[in-house]
Amino acid sequence: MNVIDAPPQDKRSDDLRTFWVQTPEVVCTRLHCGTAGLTSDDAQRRLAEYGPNSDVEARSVSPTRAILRRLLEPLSLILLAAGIVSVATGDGVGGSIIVVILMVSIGLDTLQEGHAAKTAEILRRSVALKAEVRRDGAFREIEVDHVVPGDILRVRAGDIIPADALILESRAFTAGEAALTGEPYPVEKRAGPAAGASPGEASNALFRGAVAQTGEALALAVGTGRNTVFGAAASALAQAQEPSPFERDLHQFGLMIARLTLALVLVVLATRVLLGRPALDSLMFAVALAVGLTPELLPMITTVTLARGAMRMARRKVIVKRLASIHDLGAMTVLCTDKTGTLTSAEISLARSLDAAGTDDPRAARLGAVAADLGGDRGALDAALVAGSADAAKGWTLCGRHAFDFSRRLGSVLAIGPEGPLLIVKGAPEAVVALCTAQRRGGAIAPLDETQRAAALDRVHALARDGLRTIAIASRPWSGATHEVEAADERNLIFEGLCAFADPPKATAAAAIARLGAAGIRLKILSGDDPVVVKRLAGLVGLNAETVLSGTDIAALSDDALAVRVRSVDAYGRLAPDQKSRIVKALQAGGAVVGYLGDGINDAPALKAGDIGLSVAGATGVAQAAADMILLASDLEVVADGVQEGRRTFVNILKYVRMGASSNFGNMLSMAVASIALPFLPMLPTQILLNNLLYDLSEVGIPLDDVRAEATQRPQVWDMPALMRFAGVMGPLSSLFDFLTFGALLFVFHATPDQFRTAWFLESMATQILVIFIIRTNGRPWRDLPGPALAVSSLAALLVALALPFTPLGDWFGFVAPPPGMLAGIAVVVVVYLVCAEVLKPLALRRRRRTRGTHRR
Ligand SMILES: Nc1ncnc2c1ncn2[C@@H]1O[C@H](COP(=O)(O)OP(=O)(O)OP(=O)(O)O)[C@@H](O)[C@H]1O
Ligand SMILES: [Mg+2]
Repeated sequence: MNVIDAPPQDKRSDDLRTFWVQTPEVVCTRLHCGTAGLTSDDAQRRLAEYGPNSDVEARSVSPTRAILRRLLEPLSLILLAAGIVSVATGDGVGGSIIVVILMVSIGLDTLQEGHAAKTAEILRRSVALKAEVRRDGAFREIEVDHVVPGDILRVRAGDIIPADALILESRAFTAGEAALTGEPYPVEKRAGPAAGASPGEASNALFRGAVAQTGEALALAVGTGRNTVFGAAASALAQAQEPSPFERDLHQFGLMIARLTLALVLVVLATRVLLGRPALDSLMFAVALAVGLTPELLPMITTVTLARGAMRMARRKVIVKRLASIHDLGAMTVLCTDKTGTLTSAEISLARSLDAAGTDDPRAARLGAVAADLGGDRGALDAALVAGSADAAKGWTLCGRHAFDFSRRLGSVLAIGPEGPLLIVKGAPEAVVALCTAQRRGGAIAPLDETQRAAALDRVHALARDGLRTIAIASRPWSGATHEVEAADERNLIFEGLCAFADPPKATAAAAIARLGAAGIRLKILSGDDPVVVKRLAGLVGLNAETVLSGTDIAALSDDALAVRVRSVDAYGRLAPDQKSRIVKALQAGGAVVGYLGDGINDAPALKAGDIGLSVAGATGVAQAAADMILLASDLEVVADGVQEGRRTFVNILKYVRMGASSNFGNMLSMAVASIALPFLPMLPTQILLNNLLYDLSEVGIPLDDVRAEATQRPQVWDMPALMRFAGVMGPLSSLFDFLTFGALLFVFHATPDQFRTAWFLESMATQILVIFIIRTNGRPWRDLPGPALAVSSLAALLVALALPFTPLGDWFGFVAPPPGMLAGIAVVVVVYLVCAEVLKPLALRRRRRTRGTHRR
């Protein structure tokens, strides 16, 4: 996550800081460029000069830096100091061991995390946003980061504006600058002198991070990266996001352990000093205890596990942009989706062209194709129109237009063609027909009255029931001078007819929806299309199609009423973009974890509102920027696969957290108690550190561990109370067996301090490491065997621990080989402990009835 710590620094001279009051010529001179675009070489040079067009300075975390960061953490510093003090006071071996162990732990951390973070970053970059610039005389797509001042940009509806830029040409271009200037409505942008010097009056300027709402513009990039008027923080390009509940809880969990550690360590230290035990020894012991208690692997394990999850998901065509969203995907209970492209194939084809009387006639489709082609709209319907009547726009020239937008649901072009200047309007049937006063039937023009309007819409619904979605085409011969089209021009139209498109459901959709349903995820369609079309589709793919709510229905409901309705209704039509996000929020209010899958400019608000936003490669820039994950194939199967991976990843993180919260914690607790009760240290500081290191090593296989299918069948919600309950059972259990061991060692075996420490080291290692096989599964350990990586890492660590006291190396740590009887006693304790842990596990896992995170039907 990028932290935007420094305020944006604008290094430009004054006249470029308010570049919109200058003419393009002056700006070009200042930037030493022309309006024809840069050459690749020039762009390369400029990139080096101005730096990348990104929010934060690209700072690659070098290994030395990563190591230094870990070394500078308080615990590491204390340990280091302790090591040095030991050496200075004559304990050379003990001191060196401390330093070596510290180095090994830090090295291990750095290596794993560095590698994982790098892979995740490479994946993220593979779906980085693109910008369209003219280089070497032709337009091409480059990474947004590589845009430089002097570039000629082409921006179209749905793009995020990649840089501050001066408009050279525009067509019906409007930009949404709400996040930057606070202006809630899209503002028109066009070339020519600006109204004033404040950014709000910069009618000829584009600002980095605003959203192109309609039309198209050609502009000269003036400021990039941090050298922009609004800086990065507010823009739609800014990557920084609020931490998800999962991240917050994980952080809380870490904090809680840290506080507990501090309290425990202080108590031990104070008590020992009060009891008159040697101060330095006590301090070292306390520090070692703190190291043992700290879940120092937690951030590393989380990153590594998430990054590994991201890699596995990439193989299943899901690219993760925000790592923590993997968990959110696994927790998702409702998935809302746009219709076209996910439930239906994106290749829409023109099926019929009808005149106003409903007779087949190619004219409507031909005019539609002219409007689509000249208007430069990029929707799937437009593509189908153009493909359906090739060369339709030949002989037509564009004079003006009023771009399509999702609240009017129509758009128009003014073009001169064989019939002279003609205004062509294309859009949703009810929106277009409402503007018509005449109609074309069999080549003749007749008036259009209310009954005939209703009849036209009835025809639309009849087509919809046959699975065809329609748009309406209207026209008006233009008289007088041509100019940019305004809403006021779109009236007194002649209804030309309907274009009907086949948009069949994907063959795989029904199966994928059933699969998601089996995984506890309910699907809802949130479409801008006609409710009749939505209803038919919902029925075909196996959704509850009884009720379809429309945008109008929803507008009439209060938030509370809506929250109730959305629980049972699965299909929605004629939704405006903000209504899509309103439904998402209503679902969230009811406790659902909501995902949203969409690709259009009209989906961006809902993608932001959802707990997890999913978009598709090739979707509009705003949709991709708002999403947490990008699907490489627009398919619900891919989502279902991703959900499996998300849950798997979460289950593995949970294993580590549970281990830390119970077994590890229990052990360190016993250590603290023993250090106060016993006349000698229950374990030497170096032994504790070794214990901790071996334990950490035993767990490095967790991110790779297998997860049984049953564990990923339901949504996985991070549940802090459940975790506490688990720790509350398993922690004391482990301490209980530690005390049994102490008792046996002291009173049965009459162990010497060295024997005591060795024996306890062995018991503690064996119990801590082996219990992972029990904790890692909710089922029976023998039926759910660990993956090879975890088996190897844990058994190897255990082997080293068990062998150490019997080797010369053990001397250095102060170990002695315990007598056979003592060893046998320990073995019995370990076995009984593991059996008890398995027996008590169901109690630790007992579920309370929860309402949060479950979506009730
Ligand atoms: N390019 C276009 N030309 C004319 N009308 C359009 C165009 N795009 C959309 N419309 C009209 O606006 C309506 C809403 O748009 P659209 O269907 O793309 O919304 P959506 O919510 O993305 O729907 P979907 O679920 O089908 O993806 C369409 O049903 C259609 O009537
Ligand atoms: Mg859509």
